[in-house]
Amino acid sequence: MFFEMSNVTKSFGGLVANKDISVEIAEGEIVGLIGPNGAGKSTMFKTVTGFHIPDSGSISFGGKDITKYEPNKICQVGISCTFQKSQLFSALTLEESVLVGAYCRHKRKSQALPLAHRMIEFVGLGGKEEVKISKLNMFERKKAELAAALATEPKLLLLDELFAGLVPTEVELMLELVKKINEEFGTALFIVEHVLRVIMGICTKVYVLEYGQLIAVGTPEEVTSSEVVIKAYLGDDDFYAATDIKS
Ligand SMILES: Nc1ncnc2c1ncn2[C@@H]1O[C@H](COP(=O)(O)OP(=O)(O)OP(=O)(O)O)[C@@H](O)[C@H]1O
Repeated sequence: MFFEMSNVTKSFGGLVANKDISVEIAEGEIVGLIGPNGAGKSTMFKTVTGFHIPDSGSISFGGKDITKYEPNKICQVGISCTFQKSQLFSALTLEESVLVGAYCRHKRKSQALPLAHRMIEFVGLGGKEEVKISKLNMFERKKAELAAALATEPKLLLLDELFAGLVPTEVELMLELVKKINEEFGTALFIVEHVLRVIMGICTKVYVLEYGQLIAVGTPEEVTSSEVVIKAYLGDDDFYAATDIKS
């Protein structure tokens, strides 16, 4: 399997944030991860990207055991992530920020810079290279995050609530951009999202997490019609709005 988490558990003191998690992602696949607040979604992403070491279980990518890899090594093997809280430094320019990603692939600026420029163009921010991150609006900042992650040339890209805080027209534009990443670069995507319209629109498989445990996996239609999932989302208006289920 291209990417595989096998029976991964991660605790913080007495709190088991991820319990016995197993996930499979095929090359080029778009997979979603949903679950109520505090279910353990970001913990899973931080474990995959090397910011947490699991208590038990294993993670493999392209046939390699990457369970204990540190974040920079995870990036080098081809896994990148955009985080819920922006990781970009406000004092840097857009070009400098994306260059940080490109340096993961190329040591020389002469090679890293064209890659950074390509990704800035790709996300539609061409012309803003010299603008400071602090001067970008929220939508531009999210695209800048994406460009920096893409500049590491990932084979698997994790998106943690990339769509949060965007207005509906921006959600549609971002959705097109995310689809384009998958189509043009063949990048597999693992998407954590509360905006279920996104999950329903592009994922072929969705995992559902509740209280640290996976409670369902299937197509978007299968999981959103599953009794256990409906129960987990009871009272969540976004869930009802994105499905045929009546509140
Ligand atoms: N570094 C940490 N130290 C202690 N507890 C943590 C840490 N990170 C996460 N937790 C706890 O683990 C649980 C899962 O948190 P996590 O952020 O993974 O959930 P989530 O599903 O991403 O939530 P949300 O949808 O609100 O972002 C929560 O109870 C949280 O308080």
